[in-house]
Amino acid sequence: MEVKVYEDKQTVATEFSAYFAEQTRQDKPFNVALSGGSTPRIVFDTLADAYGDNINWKNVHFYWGDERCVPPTDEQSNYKMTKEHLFDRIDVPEENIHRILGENDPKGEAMRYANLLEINLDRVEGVPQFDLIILGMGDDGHTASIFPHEIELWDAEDHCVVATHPDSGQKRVSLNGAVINTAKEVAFLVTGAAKEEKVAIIHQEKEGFKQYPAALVKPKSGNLLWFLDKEAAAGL
Ligand SMILES: O=C1O[C@H](COP(=O)(O)O)[C@@H](O)[C@H](O)[C@H]1O
Repeated sequence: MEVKVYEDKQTVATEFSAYFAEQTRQDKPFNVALSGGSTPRIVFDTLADAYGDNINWKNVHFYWGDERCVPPTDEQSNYKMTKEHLFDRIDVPEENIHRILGENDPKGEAMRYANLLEINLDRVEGVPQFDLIILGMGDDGHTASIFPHEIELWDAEDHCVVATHPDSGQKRVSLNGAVINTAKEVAFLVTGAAKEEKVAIIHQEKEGFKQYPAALVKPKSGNLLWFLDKEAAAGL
């Protein structure tokens, strides 16, 4: 595991974008799962500004680690956020964008998306393998859409699961733990003072750390990177 600490959110975005550009330099299709959240938004802006013409976007296939069960036009949609901050600003073929259909019935969509991953991606011991999974971490220690109150979903047999937001009750579709931990690279993007407490608990393995889904991210043979700003890393 590598922990990278930068001055502020924009520097995290700049450094992550350089890392992302480097990762995509391969001859075969590069399959990445995106996350929603506040830090990816600024990362997508930075990628579009700095690498819009410098990445072979035709080679990059976009998936999601989680999606809110809302239509793609809804303000809460992770897809909508990515479209506005990245896709509308780069030359990526429509067929490279494999969104979770948040407007569909959640259970059926989780099954459809798991099936899509199993068809489109290489598999390791039956589990679809991404080149890179980008993750955020919520203030409560959730990652993708696996929340502490439903931590059993991490070990679910299905590669995509239906989760429920603890406060709003909103349904989500999320990758399970097996898919996350099978990726070749997993990169957390975590910034802001609200994350400090959970970052410290997880990284210092303080009592009870395993109740936080973000603590369960341990790629079997891939690399794990945490991109943090100073505020999120203040407790380390
Ligand atoms: O609900 C979500 O939140 C997490 C973390 O977001 P942040 O704004 O606290 O950074 C995100 O990783 C996930 O994709 C999203 O659906």
